[in-house]
Amino acid sequence: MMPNPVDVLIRRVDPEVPLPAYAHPGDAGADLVTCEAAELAPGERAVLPTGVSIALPDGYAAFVHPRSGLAARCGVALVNAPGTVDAGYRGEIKVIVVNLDPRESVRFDRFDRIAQLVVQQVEKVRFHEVAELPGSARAEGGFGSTGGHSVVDGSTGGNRYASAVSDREGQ
Ligand SMILES: O=c1ccn([C@H]2C[C@H](O)[C@@H](COP(=O)(O)OP(=O)(O)OP(=O)(O)O)O2)c(=O)[nH]1
Ligand SMILES: [Mg+2]
Repeated sequence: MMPNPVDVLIRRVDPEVPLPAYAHPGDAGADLVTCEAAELAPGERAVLPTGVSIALPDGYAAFVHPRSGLAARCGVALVNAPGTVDAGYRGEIKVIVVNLDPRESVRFDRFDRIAQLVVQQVEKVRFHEVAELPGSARAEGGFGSTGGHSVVDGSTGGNRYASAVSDREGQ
C-alpha cells in the first residue's frame, strides 16, 4: 500500500506552467520544467526558472536532482546537484544546468522537463563539540581507502590524501 502523500502548497509564478508531476506512481521525483527556452553551447551553464514556488512543511526539504536521460543522451548536469530547496524558501525554484558535452549544443524549449524534485524529511541536529570523537571501524579512512578504480596510470596519482592515509597505516 502506498503511504499517504505529504501535502505541499504550490504557487504558479508562470500562470501557464504545468505543475511538477510524478511520471509513475512509485517515482521519487516529480519532473520540473523550464519556463524559458535556452540553448547551451558546450561547457555553458544557465539558471533556468521552473515557474513554481512551494511552501514545504517544517522538517522537510526538496532536492533538485538531474534527469538521467538528459545526462546520458545530452551530457546535461546540474552544477549544484542535488540543489537544496529549504522549507522556508518561497522564491521561484530554479535549476542550474550545465552542458558537459564537449561538442554538441543542447536546446531546451519552454516547458521541457529539465530536472526532478525529490521531497524528503530532514533531521535537524545539535552539534556538541568534543576534543576526541568515539572510535569506529572506518576511522579516518575515506576517499578510496577501501580500494576501487585506479587512475589512468594505475598509481594513486595526485591523490595526496590517499597517499597520506596509506603512509600512516604503513607505520
Ligand atoms: O537548485 C537550487 C538550489 C537552491 N534553490 C533555492 C532554494 C534554496 O532554499 C535557496 C538557497 O539555496 P542554497 O542554500 O543552496 O544556496 P546558498 O548559496 O547557500 O544561498 P543562501 O545564502 O540564500 O542560503 O535557493 C533553487 O531554487 N534551486
Ligand atoms: Mg544556503
